[in-house]
Amino acid sequence: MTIRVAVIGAAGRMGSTVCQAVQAASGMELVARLDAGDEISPTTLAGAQVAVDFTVPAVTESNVHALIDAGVDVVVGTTGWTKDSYGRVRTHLASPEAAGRSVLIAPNFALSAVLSMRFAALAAPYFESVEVIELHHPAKVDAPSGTATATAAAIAAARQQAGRDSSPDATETDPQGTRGGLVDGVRVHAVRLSGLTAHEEVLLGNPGEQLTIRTDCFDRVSFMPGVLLAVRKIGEREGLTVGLDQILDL
Ligand SMILES: NC(=O)C1=CN([C@@H]2O[C@H](COP(=O)(O)OP(=O)(O)OC[C@H]3O[C@@H](n4cnc5c(N)ncnc54)[C@H](O)[C@@H]3O)[C@@H](O)[C@H]2O)C=CC1
Ligand SMILES: O=C(O)C1=N[C@H](C(=O)O)C[C@H](O)C1
Repeated sequence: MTIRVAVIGAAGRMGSTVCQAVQAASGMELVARLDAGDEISPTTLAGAQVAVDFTVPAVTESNVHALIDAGVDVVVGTTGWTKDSYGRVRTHLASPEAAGRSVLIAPNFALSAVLSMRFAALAAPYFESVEVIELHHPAKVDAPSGTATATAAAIAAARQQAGRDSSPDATETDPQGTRGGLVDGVRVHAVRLSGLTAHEEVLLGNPGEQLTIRTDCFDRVSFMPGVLLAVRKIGEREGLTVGLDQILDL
C-alpha cells in the first residue's frame, strides 16, 4: 500500500532532501510540499496520511498540533523540543479527537548519531569526566544542537542511575563562558564552522585514558533512511514516540 506523505518546511535544506527521498522511495507518494506562509489544513495536506516536519524550533510545536487536528500522523526532525512541549503533545494525543494519531519526534535520524548517543550513555558511568562537543554548519539557528541536548540528557541520566558524581572541574573564573554551557549538568560546546554539516564528539576521560565517540554526517542523505523508516512505522504506533532508537529496537 502506498503511504501519502506531506513535507512541512519543504523549501529548506532538510525538507527538500526529504521530498527527494520520498519521491524516490518505493511505496510512498509525495502529495504536498508546504513551507512558511502555507496554511496547514486537510485541503493543503491533499490527502496525506503522514506529515514530516523539518521547519524551525519557533514553529514546530504549533505545526504538530495543527497536523494532529488535520488528522495526520507526524514525523518531526525539527529541534527545540522540551519536556513541556512533549507534554503538551502527549496531552493533545490523549484527547478523544486525536484518537489513533501518532507523533514521532527525533533529534537525529542518522544511524551513526543514534548509535553514538546510545554508546555515550553506556560509557558515561565508567568515566570520571565527560564533555560533549557538537559541530555544525554556520546556518544553523539553534545551539546547542538537539542531538547534543539529547546526548547530554542521556549521559546525565546514566550517571545519576549509577551514582556517578559530576565531572571534576577546578575552573574558578570564566568571564567569557569558554567552558561551554551546562545541559543537565554536562558541559556542551557548540562549534559553527563553514564546510561542516552535522558532527558530534563525546569525550570521556579517566586518569591515563580517554574514550572518544564521534559521529560525522557529511551529507543530509545520512538522515533519510531514518526518516523513511519513521514514515513507514508511524502508523503502527500510537501516542508520542521520542527518538529513532525507539523504532530501531536498540
Ligand atoms: N532530526 C534530524 O535528523 C535533523 C534535524 N534537523 C533540524 O531540522 C530543522 C530544519 O533544519 P534545516 O532544514 O537545516 O533548516 P532550513 O532553515 O534550511 O529549513 C527550514 C524551513 O522551514 C521553513 N519554515 C519556517 N517557518 C515555517 C512554517 N511556519 N511552516 C512551514 N515551514 C516553515 C523555512 O522557510 C525553511 O524552508 C532544524 O531544527 C534542524 O536542527 C536538521 C538535520 C537533521
Ligand atoms: O541543524 C542541523 O543541521 C542539524 N540539526 C539537528 C540537531 O540540532 O541535532 C540534527 C543534526 O545534528 C543536524
